Amino acid sequence: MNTDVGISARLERISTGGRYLIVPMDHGITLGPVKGLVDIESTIDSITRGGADAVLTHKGTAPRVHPNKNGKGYIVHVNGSTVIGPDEEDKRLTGTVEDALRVGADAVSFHINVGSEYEPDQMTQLANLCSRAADFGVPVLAMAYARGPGIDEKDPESLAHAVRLAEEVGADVVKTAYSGDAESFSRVVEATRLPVVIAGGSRGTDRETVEMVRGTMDAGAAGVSMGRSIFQHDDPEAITRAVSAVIHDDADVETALERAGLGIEA
Ligand SMILES: CC(=O)[C@@H](O)[C@H](O)C[C@H](N)C(=O)O
Ligand SMILES: O=CC(=O)COP(=O)(O)O
Repeated sequence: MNTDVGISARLERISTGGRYLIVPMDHGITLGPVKGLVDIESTIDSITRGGADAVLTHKGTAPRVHPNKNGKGYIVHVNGSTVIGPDEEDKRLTGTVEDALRVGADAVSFHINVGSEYEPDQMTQLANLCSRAADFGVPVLAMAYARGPGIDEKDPESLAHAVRLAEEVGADVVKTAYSGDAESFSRVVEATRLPVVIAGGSRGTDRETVEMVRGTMDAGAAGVSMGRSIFQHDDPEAITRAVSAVIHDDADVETALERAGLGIEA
């Protein structure tokens, strides 16, 4: 049976017209119960009202996600590590495709640190996950970071290598770090035929966040998988609205900030 129809149907549940505004909240394993994740119910309600296409968590949080996601998409992340453990780059499996389906996911997600000593194992696990997910018609979001000894995490050539690896092993969407400007990031986007989305990193000002999203879209990317810049905001609905204006309505930075009521920053 051709499972492509399942993959495309589910991709439509986590995007709008091929554009992606995903808000990952898997950081509860990585960082712990940080701001925005303690009352995750209210954060999810706010960001999905603000225009997020999908939210992403680990499987255990699913009961807190579904009643609050306002009909938007849901992605389950299946590996993790902590900042207080022996090595944050050593992400270990936390779930399977079957687990994700059991808790009502539309897609699965997996983090690989390309360039780290764990890359070989993580690459095999990602390739196996892609095969298993294809059996069920479930899309895979690969979080492909360039991370490891001596690696510049924003180097466009390393990022291009990471996103290409994700395509080669069978992922459907790839997330990576932003290289810092639209011109260099366009080389990352060109490295793969997959839709490319960016991580936000630690939170900056509203203008910095929206400028980064504008640069990403100008580079030809498909959107964002932006966590802390959104869920740690004092008004997660407003910042989601601003990011959505750029991704879904192609707004410029000023228009996006004004439309979200974030024109004047405190
Ligand atoms: C906390 C971070 O540095 C993030 O960039 C993570 O590496 C990304 C991932 N979502 C995670 O929490 O592991
Ligand atoms: O899962 C994590 C991400 O996709 C990115 O999170 P960030 O907080 O925007 O770096």
